[in-house]
Formats: sequence, C-alpha cells, structure tokens
Amino acid sequence: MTTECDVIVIGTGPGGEDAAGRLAEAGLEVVAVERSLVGGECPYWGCIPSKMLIRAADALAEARRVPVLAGTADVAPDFRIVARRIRDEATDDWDDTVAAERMANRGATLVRGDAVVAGPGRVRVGDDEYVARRGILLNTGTSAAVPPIDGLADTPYWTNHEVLEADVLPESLIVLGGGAIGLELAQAFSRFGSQVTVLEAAPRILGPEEPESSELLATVFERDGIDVRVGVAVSGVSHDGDQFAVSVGDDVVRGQRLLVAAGRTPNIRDIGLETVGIDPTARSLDVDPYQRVTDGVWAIGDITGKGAFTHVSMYQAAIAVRTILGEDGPGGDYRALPRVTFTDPEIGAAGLTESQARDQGIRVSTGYTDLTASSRGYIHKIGNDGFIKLVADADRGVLVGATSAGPSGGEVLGALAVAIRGEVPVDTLAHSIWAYPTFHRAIETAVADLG
Ligand SMILES: Cc1cc2nc3c(=O)[nH]c(=O)nc-3n(C[C@H](O)[C@H](O)[C@H](O)COP(=O)(O)OP(=O)(O)OC[C@H]3O[C@@H](n4cnc5c(N)ncnc54)[C@H](O)[C@@H]3O)c2cc1C
Ligand SMILES: NC(=O)c1ccc[n+]([C@@H]2O[C@H](COP(=O)([O-])OP(=O)(O)OC[C@H]3O[C@@H](n4cnc5c(N)ncnc54)[C@H](O)[C@@H]3O)[C@@H](O)[C@H]2O)c1
Repeated sequence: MTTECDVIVIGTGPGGEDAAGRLAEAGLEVVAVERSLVGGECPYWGCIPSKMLIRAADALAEARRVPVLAGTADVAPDFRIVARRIRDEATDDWDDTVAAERMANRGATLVRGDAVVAGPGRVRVGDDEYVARRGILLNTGTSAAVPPIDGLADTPYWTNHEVLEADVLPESLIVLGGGAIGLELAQAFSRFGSQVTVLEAAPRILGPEEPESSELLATVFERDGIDVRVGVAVSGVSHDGDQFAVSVGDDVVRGQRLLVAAGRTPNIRDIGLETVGIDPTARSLDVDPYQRVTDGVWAIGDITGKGAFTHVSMYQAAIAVRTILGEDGPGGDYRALPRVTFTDPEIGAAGLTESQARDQGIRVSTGYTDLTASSRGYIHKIGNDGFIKLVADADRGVLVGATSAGPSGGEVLGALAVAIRGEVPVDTLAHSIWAYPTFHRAIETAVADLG
C-alpha cells in the first residue's frame, strides 16, 4: 500500500515526537514511524529513569551526611523502591500508550515498524510505502556502542536498557566507560551498595570536559569507595553463568554485572540513506544551521553530532519545524551549549573548555575558584566539593566557556550559559550584585580571578 503525506518523521525521540506534533498542528499531513517506543531513549532508558535513580541515590548520600551535621540517621537502601518508581511512574512498564496518544491527538499518524528510506521523499515500512510531498525528517538517535572486545558479544552484558530495567541491585558492577552514562550510573549503584569498578580507556574520566572536572570526580569516587581505573586496555570478557571476568592488562576484574557504557553508535547505517545521496557510514549527519542534510531531508538529535542531549534534540526540532514550514527564525547556535553530568557533585559546563578555546586561536584568560572556600561551601560543609572555572576571550572581554561543579552545579550553570550566550561583558559580571550566600555567588570570585 502507498500512502501520501507531507512529511515523514523517522524515529520519535524527544525532538521527533515534538516536531511531528508541531507540524501536524500547523496543518501538515505527518506520518511518524517508530520501531520502539514513542519518546525515544530519554524517557524510557535515558535521562528520566537515570535521574530518578540518581535522585534516590543522592537521598541516601545526604542521609549518610547527617552524622556530620545533625545527629544520627539509619540508612537502609532498598533498590526495589526506585526500581518500582522507574517502572510505574517513569516508564509505565516501558509502555508508550500515553505518548502515542499524545502525538495522535496533535494530529500526526503513528506507524510502528522499521523505516527504510527508499529514495527522495520515499520511505518503506515493511510492505508499505509512504511518499512525502515536502520531505523526510530523520530523528533515529543512537544505540549503545559495543566495543569489539574478545568474548564480550557472547556475554549477558548490560547496556543502558538493561541497567535501567533492573529491579534487583547487583552485588558488584563493572562499568566499561567513564563518560556521562558510566559515571552517573556507577555512583548511583555504589550509593545503593553495589561494589563498583569503572574501567576507562582514556587517560581520564569525563574526557571531553575540563581536566579539573575529571580530577574532582576521580577524587570523590575514590573517597566513595568506587574503583576507578583509567588508561586501561580491556582485552577480554567472559561469563561463567554467574560472574563476569574482565581482563585488564595482567589483572582480572570480576563482577556480577557488566555495564557497557563506552559511547554510542548513530542509527544511520542501515536505513537506506545512500538512496538519497547521504553517506551512511559517517559518524554523524552534517546539517546546515536549519537542519537540512540535503534537499528534502532534515535531521535532528544525536545523529547530527551537535551534542547528544535531549535539549539539543528539542532545540533542533523547533528549528526544523520552522524550516519545513518556511518560517523565518535563527539557525542553530551552539556557542553556549550547556551540559550537565548528574554526578554528585554535578558537573555543569557550557561553551568551550580552555583547551578548545586555545585550539580555536582565542587569546584565553581563565578564572577559577574552589567552592569549598566560598561562604556557601563553608556553610554546606560535607558534600561541598566543587569549583567554578571560567574561560574568557581576553580580546573581546566576554566568556566563551564555563564549568560549574558542585552540589547544584547544573543549576548554577544557568547564569553562566546566559552570560556566554548573551556575550555579557566580563566587566558587567564583575560589577554585578551576586546574592549572599549562594553557590552562584562564587561566580563573582571566579570573575575576579580572570587573568
Ligand atoms: C542513560 C542515559 C542518560 C541520559 N541522560 C541525559 C540527560 O540527563 N540529559 C540529556 O539531555 N540527555 C541525556 N541522555 C541523552 C538523551 O537520551 C538523548 O540525547 C535524547 O534521547 C535525544 O535523542 P534523539 O532525539 O537523537 O533520539 P532517541 O531518543 O535516540 O530516539 C530515536 C528513536 O528513533 C527510533 N528509530 C531509530 N531508527 C529507526 C527506524 N529505522 N525506524 C523507526 N524508528 C527508528 C528509535 O527506536 C528511537 O525511539 C541520556 C542518554 C542515556 C542513554
Ligand atoms: N547528563 C547527561 O546529559 C547525559 C547523561 C548520560 C549520557 N548523555 C549523553 O549520552 C552520550 C553517550 O554517553 P556515554 O557515556 O556512553 O559516551 P561517552 O562517549 O561520553 O563516554 C564513553 C567513554 O567510554 C570510553 N571507552 C570507549 N571504549 C572503551 C573501552 N573499550 N574500554 C574502556 N573505555 C572505553 C571512552 O573513552 C569514553 O570516555 C554522552 O556523550 C552524552 O551526550 C548525557
């Protein structure tokens, strides 16, 4: 059967679902194809369940701080409570009926199945063909990358799916990869009582962020009893029906569960992109500032390589919708791209790191302050680890990057992201009033430190 429409959306991650709804509300005939759950990774196996787990784990950690500040607290973690919350409240037991109805109510037609592009404006789903008058919007996202380590593929390893579907706490957990996924989940499971080992191939965890962020998290994790090993070469993995054995140099790390959090593979390899002249082997799809990949093909979300975050997917969805509807509006601007790793301390960052700024030839000055030395850090006491680091363009007198690590690092980041985005002069920041005694007041000290 062949069906005509205006736009075909392939993949309904956060951006695709929203774009399909907006385009339909604007009066276009929209077909949205989804092979799994409407909403994508974020609500079912990503941001939301992981942050629920972290919220619970952080409550345990705060309760354990009571003896230093306020008396006694008996803490007896029960993983079943958060597992149930993820199942019942976050994911409806991994059922997307509500999301599917929400999209249908906005006027888009949901087609379930694997979509394959069959030529300009043409998409196949099983035996059915869909033909789009305006074009195809790609939002196919990413899947966990599984490194080609000897034996790994034959073991019952976990990815972000299984780990967030778990309802029993593993006694021990080996985490392959010290990026955002690995670190957030490593700390959360450790706080519930799992013995956790993080194996990171690069010289430091959280490699894309400032070295100070990596150092801070390594120190805090070590203090928490998490075994963090960097610069390791994992040469083999086996499973004896009960335990994993991971070969790391001459050593063997054993654990009940193994989480593979070693990066993501874009879901663009086998969806027929070559039929519209797009290279399916690329690391990401090159989009112009208006989300165009080629005539009649737009892309949004993780596959664009602009930042694998829900806020990027949603931001790009709004731009793609304007483009498809022929409306005016600004193109994508990633200069102040914010991101938050929800460890404790949270690592918030926006814009460029110091080394990225130097690589761009910017005459850089940096400002740094330790949060423990701030009034709020002193008051907060236990759990006050953190810092603020600013990266300024000394010639233009504006911030081009910032990191805000601390108990509310992700919230403090808001002010810094706005300062970068709005190119607020450093001089204005220096002569502003910063509320006392907040964590964000430490920005003033970091600004004063800019050399
Ligand atoms: C554990 C974890 C925690 C995270 N935490 C955060 C966080 O705190 N904050 C944040 O901003 N981001 C976070 N992310 C990242 C975030 O989940 C993604 O950036 C977000 O989901 C946006 O992805 P997307 O729009 O590219 O599509 P995705 O969410 O990946 O969805 C793509 C959809 O396309 C479908 N699809 C793929 N191919 C086809 C096809 N051929 N036919 C039909 N359907 C197809 C898939 O089934 C999927 O539903 C996290 C990710 C993980 C894994
Ligand atoms: N809070 C958030 O916003 C949040 C949370 C989780 C994920 N995310 C998004 O999802 C993306 C993917 O997360 P991720 O953590 O899987 O990927 P990542 O690329 O950020 O980190 C993967 C890590 O695994 C390491 N690695 C790769 N192969 C390895 C091997 N064989 N042995 C040991 N280490 C190995 C890499 O060096 C890297 O440090 C993130 O970059 C981020 O954009 C965001």
